[in-house]
Amino acid sequence: MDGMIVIKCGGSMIDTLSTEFFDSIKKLQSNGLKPIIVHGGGPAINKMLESLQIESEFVNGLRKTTDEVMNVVEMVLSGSITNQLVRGLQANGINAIGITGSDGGLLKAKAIDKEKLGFVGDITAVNETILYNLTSIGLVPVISPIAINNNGDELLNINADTAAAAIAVAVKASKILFVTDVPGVLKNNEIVETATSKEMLSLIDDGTISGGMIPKVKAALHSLEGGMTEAMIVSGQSYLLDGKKIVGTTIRKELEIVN
Ligand SMILES: Nc1ncnc2c1ncn2[C@@H]1O[C@H](COP(=O)(O)OP(=O)(O)O)[C@@H](O)[C@H]1O
Ligand SMILES: CC(=O)N[C@@H](CCC(=O)OP(=O)(O)O)C(=O)O
Repeated sequence: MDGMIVIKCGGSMIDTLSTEFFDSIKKLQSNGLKPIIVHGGGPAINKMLESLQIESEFVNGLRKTTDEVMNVVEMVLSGSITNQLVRGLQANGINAIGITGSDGGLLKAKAIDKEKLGFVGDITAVNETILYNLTSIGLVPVISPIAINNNGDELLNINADTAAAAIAVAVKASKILFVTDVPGVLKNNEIVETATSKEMLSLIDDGTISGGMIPKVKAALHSLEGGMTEAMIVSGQSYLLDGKKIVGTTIRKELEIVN
């Protein structure tokens, strides 16, 4: 839908959201745009698992999610972080509403590989009507990346970058921004300001992009394959608006050459 902007807030920067961040959301709204926030929370989940002495491991960048781990993921993401973000937005004069991906069947998913990853899912459907309705009455949805299976009886843990990309494609957002703790994709300590999908894949291949940046860039590429024209990776300390210079990495699809 026209004017939707999906903003993914990484767990790495949720505790340090800047005045610039909140100002940007306010200005986006006053410019008639409709922000939708999807949040992560990897570091907070790690901390809670550690304090409960529950072991967990990552397989290809995804948290292997047992029953026990899923309870903690839900408690931290939907119980704590969604509400922390909503409160921050409200305190800055932005009317926001927290919603878990399993509420109202917002995010449907199926398990990727139960043996290898436990309750980790891939999104199969997004109920975008909920998001159209919430944003049409001026609310900023704040989404926790937990989905429900088709039968409605099993929760699935979704990587937050992946969830944000699926939501952006489903609502036909005009833009997706991945807000994180670095000012963009870095190469030799400098920001890669613009790149095509192909260039990004080669930075993954040569090891320039590693760790948590891999699922983020892959989600950005997925959103471009899904029809979006550009995806940005920016810092939580930056303005998110055009007009003011946005510091970050913009990824665009390769231009098709028409003879
Ligand atoms: N080429 C790169 N440029 C920038 N960051 C990178 C790069 N390669 C790996 N990273 C790492 O990716 C991290 C961001 O991913 P992650 O920690 O998962 O963030 P978030 O919680 O915001 O999703 C950075 O803090 C950095 O350590
Ligand atoms: C399946 C999977 O790995 N889910 C993630 C969900 C949170 C997330 O993605 O948080 P960040 O954006 O901070 O990384 C997890 O359990 O950590």
